[in-house]
Amino acid sequence: RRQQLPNPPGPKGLPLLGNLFDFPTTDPVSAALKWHRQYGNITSLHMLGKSIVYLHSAQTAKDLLMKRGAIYSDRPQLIMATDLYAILGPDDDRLRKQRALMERVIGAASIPAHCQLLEIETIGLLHRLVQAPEDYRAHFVRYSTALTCLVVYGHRVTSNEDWLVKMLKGSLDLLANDIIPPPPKGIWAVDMFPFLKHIPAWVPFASFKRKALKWRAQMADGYTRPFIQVKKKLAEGTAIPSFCSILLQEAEYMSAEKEDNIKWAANSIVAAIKIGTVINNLLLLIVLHPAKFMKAKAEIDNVVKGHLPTLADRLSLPYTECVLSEVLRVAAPVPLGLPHRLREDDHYNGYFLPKDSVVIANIMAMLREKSLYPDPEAFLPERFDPTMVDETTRMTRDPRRWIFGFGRSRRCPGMHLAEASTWLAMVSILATLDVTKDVDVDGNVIEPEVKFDNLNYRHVSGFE
Ligand code: HEM
Repeated sequence: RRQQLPNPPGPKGLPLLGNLFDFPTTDPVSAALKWHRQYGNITSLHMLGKSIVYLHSAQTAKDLLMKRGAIYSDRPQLIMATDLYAILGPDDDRLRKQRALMERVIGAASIPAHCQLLEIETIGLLHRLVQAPEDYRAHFVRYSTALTCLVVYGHRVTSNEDWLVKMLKGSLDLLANDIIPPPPKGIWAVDMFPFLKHIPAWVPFASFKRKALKWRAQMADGYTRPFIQVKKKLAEGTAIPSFCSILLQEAEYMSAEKEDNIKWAANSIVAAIKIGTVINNLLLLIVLHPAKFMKAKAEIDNVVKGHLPTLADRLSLPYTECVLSEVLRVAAPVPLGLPHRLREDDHYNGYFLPKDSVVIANIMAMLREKSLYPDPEAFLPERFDPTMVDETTRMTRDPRRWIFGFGRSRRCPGMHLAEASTWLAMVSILATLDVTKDVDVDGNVIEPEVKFDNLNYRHVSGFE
């Protein structure tokens, strides 16, 4: 009976190829928003026999990705990325163990232990912004990477030439540009026809296999070398507390399996960190909406006197808190989340959803839902202000409910660290720097052009 139900509506595709050519290479977010307008809260497309389902409303995401999380929490089986690299694994026992390790060291309860590291890196960021403001994009990348290296491996980055920074950048570029670039470029024949993975590398058309072997060696270097360094420092007694050192020291008897889980969990954190993206977008918002940020700055100046802001000041800055919520809503750092995979056939609201569907949460659309956020395109921190909005509305509007993804076993494990570091960077920038639009040689204000150069992680392009 289920299979007699129709698939959710969506653009009509070509025979066999399906909607292959409907997937935009340049702007996947605008395409998803357009399908939402055209087809309602759930859309399905097909590509080479695979079903791809978009959930455009908070309610559909809650009903499926959260309430039915048991069958919606796998990642799509990307053999090029998973089997050959084991980066984006399924929802299995190994993943659960790695997530438990993350919860112990970067979960909500552990954030106070990282405050000092966050504050050290934030001061470095402010110094560099003062010395060379025009290089702000590079400074944000450095801040995000340095923070990750410090929290995950206890590695202090002291220059842009740092070996770990270069190696991590190499692995992340490889992952984003070569292994899983946005579709259709990132479609590997072996993902469509898994039996191809058994073909030997010397077979002439198996270039994917030769590439995989080369990339695998490069990726392995990226997660093994920093881990070995932590172990060496622990043996010498020079390791500073970090994700790896805390967990390695914790167990009296360290099994090979546990050590492997620590190494992989560390690697997932490094691969997933997006703090630089949020701060980059924050700077654009400060320039575009100066009045709201000046109001927050006045609050900060009033509370933080004679010292740099620290996370201990957070509770005393209620309006600034509303500004952060609005920044997270408008910036939508991961607008289409990370794809999930449906483990078995399902049906919802009269539609049939086949097993193995790739399920995408249109977080951007949820953050623009008019019923939740009146005048959604406007930058209005007041929509979260406890003196203007009741508690229930504020809770329902909180963008943190959507921006970090869905389902207990998939929701972003770095959310508390991301939140705390974004707050600290924003408050420190507002407290110490003037951020304004640039002027040309004739003194005319240059209006920033709002463009994004990475749409999976909505990373704003450079502006003046
Ligand atoms: C504001 C910044 C961030 C945003 C908006 C964000 C958002 C997300 C989203 C939407 C997902 C996918 C969840 C899903 O599948 O439904 C995710 C996964 C993940 N995030 Fe974040 N994230 C941020 C920062 C971080 C940071 C700082 C870390 C690490 C410290 C981190 C670690 C991870 C990891 C490891 C995953 C994969 C989880 C899994 O597949 O089990 N993220 N994040």
